[in-house]
Amino acid sequence: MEKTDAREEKILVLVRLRPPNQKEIAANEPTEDWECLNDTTILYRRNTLRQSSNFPSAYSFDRVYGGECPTRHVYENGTKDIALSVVKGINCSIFAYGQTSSGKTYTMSAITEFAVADIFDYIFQHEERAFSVKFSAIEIYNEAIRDLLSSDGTSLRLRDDPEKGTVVEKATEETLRDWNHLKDLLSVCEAQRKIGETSLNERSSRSHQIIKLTVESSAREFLDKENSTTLMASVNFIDLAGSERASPAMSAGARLKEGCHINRSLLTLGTVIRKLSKGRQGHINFRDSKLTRILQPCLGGNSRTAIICTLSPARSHVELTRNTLLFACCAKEVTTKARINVVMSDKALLKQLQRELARLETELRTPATPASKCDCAMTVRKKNLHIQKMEKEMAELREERDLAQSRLEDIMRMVELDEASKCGTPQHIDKWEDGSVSQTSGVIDLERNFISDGMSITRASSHSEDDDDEELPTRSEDPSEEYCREVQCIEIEESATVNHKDEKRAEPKNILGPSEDASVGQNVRLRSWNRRETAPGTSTPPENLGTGRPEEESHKNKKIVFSGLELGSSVSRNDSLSSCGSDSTETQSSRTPLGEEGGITSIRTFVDGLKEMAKRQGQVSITDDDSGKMGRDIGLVIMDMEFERQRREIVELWQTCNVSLAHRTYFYLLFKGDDEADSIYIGVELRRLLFMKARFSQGNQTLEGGETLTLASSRKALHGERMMLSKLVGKRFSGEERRRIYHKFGIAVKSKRRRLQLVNELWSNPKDMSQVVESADVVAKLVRFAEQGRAMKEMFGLAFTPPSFLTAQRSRSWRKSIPTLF
Ligand SMILES: Nc1ncnc2c1ncn2[C@@H]1O[C@H](COP(=O)(O)OP(=O)(O)OP(=O)(O)O)[C@@H](O)[C@H]1O
Repeated sequence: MEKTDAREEKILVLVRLRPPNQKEIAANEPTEDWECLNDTTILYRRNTLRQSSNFPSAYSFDRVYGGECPTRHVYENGTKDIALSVVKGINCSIFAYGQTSSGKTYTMSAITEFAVADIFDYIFQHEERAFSVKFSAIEIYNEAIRDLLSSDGTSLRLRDDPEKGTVVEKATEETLRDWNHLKDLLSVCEAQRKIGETSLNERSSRSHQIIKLTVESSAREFLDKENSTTLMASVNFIDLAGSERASPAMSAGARLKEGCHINRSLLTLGTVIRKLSKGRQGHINFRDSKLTRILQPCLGGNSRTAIICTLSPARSHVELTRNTLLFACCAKEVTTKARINVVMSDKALLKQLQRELARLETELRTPATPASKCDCAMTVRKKNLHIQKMEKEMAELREERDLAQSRLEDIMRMVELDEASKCGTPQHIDKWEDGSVSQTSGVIDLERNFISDGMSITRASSHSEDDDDEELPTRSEDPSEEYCREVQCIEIEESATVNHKDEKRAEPKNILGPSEDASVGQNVRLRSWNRRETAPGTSTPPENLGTGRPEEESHKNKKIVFSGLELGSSVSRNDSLSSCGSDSTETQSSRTPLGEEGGITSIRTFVDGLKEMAKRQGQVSITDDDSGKMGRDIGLVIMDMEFERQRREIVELWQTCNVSLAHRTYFYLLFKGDDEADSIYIGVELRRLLFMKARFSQGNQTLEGGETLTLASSRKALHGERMMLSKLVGKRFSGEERRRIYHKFGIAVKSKRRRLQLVNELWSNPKDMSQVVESADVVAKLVRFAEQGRAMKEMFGLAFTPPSFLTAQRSRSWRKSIPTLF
């Protein structure tokens, strides 16, 4: 992709106040507190003198639209210019942000259609260029990415691409044919998108939706010519899910979990925007949620961006409306740097590189005259540095030129083969398919697809899957993704074992260098990705782990790192995993099965060991169906084991830190690992507890949910909570149930103060998992988990800290927040 000059501009922020809805009118809800003073200012009319010191009365933005303003006007007057940038090769994004029921979907669905209609108009009016428009759509639901054009429901993964940034892998892309095709695709998305009824919106979007149009165009007169270039850009239409409060909008179960995820990702978005608005100093936590990872370019990168902040006029929503305006105020300070994205054909690129090389060579050969004698030494030093720099640049350019040259040759060969195959000489194609030239087959396939799409061959198209995967070693912050990658390591090892006899067919390729430990894990991963990407039927010969020469075997032992679970294992040339010694940070439960001398002697032994361990832990059974399935099963076992290990560690830390029993119960029952995102919550809780434990052990206090805690005060609070729970035992359980529970906890039914004995037993033995499960069950009934759970999850989702009432401290907020809890 050729880099053109970037244009810096602020995000365009539009505010749209919706008219009162039927419900609000029927309930006589006051809806006139907000007034659009003019095109750019919105006023809150009820600010008292005291409030105005905290909240402004008037807010100004690029544009402000009142309740009567039609969406067509919002589009024409606000977002059209940005949306149409895409046809000129400039990325752009338009998104709607606001509380639930404020009109995001209402606004975005119309704006998407208006914009695509204008894009089509532009295309029809510019016949001198050949256009292609591709459509894709995804949603982020409960922190998992789903393809809205596919009904299989599998969650898609994110990948870091050096050129394109974060990319959603394998999202379906449809080439748009006409307007009807667009309407069909939009209705597929609408049908697939997660919608649910909440008390504020009958059709509330429970996910963030991103519709993406990628527009490519080339001048027809240069098509297939040497100097052809392509403009390529995307426009994103983003309809975010709405922020919501726990009480009015959520109901129990799925709605609750969704609300928690929605709030959490919006919270990350808000934090990112706030930090960006203050300039780019320090770390910006784009990677804290999938939403911000995907939106990263729109929030400060190569994109023109407009944000439409939608507001509800209802008085009861004033707090969320103010939050939205606060978000909008920060957003208008954020700048992006959009540029025209020009993709050059390989031929054009080659020419440009050759020109550059010639220029540098001439510069090197031409001696420069020093200005004066005294400047001489200085000039020579400078010149030497300059020469060194130029030589380096030349070497790089030569490399690029050679690469481009070889790609060109590949393409030429491919075209020849293609033509030969059309003329009935299939043996050439067979030659490709039997893997004899497998090293370049990935590139060729890509190129061929591109040609057959009727497009010119671009630099981007020649960027092979292998190139993309070079970036993979960048460690993702999403643990589940890491696991998936690592599981593929095992899969490839296994296939290497299975296909060992095939090695003779291809020249062995030394992938593992002799000493770079770190890079080996990357190479192994890289190969596993390559393998996964191989199209069915194109039997790529297995790549070898080393040169194949026995004397080099000892150098080939390399360590593979499993995220959060360093196996201390190594890959050896003879397709086996052998131990390098276990990692010191490993806990008992995460330790991998070792061979006789503490080493994993082969993949088979390793697998057997894992099976054994999984059986012992009674978790997942591994079948011997086939090697691919086994790899995946191992992955599941490892993920489950790691999740379970962290959960156990948390249970122990709860006990050490005297964490409230209600908190333990809610957390334990809400985050069971049945949701991909649970591992994130578990990770955060673990870090919080480790921090708390460290503070306590140093005799320090810590701040939890606004309360200052020490070890002594947490012990006292826990004691108070137990006393309270003991009073509920009689209320919540029948006599028969009580007897059964006493029996389970080994308390004599007739003993004195047996209720107190019972609550003292609850959650008292973190090592006994059956006691943990029983305790969670009893406390859940005591605190009416089923009815109150939704409020808790929201709290966990937003802050990861227990609300103050869960710490059982008799603060005012405790009494006020949840009077019916006990
Ligand atoms: N500007 C408007 N004019 C008329 N009706 C509107 C307007 N904005 C929203 N509405 C109506 O309000 C209701 C809620 O709107 P919408 O579903 O777009 O909200 P939302 O912000 O997307 O909510 P959620 O976040 O829950 O998905 C819908 O019935 C919609 O038709």
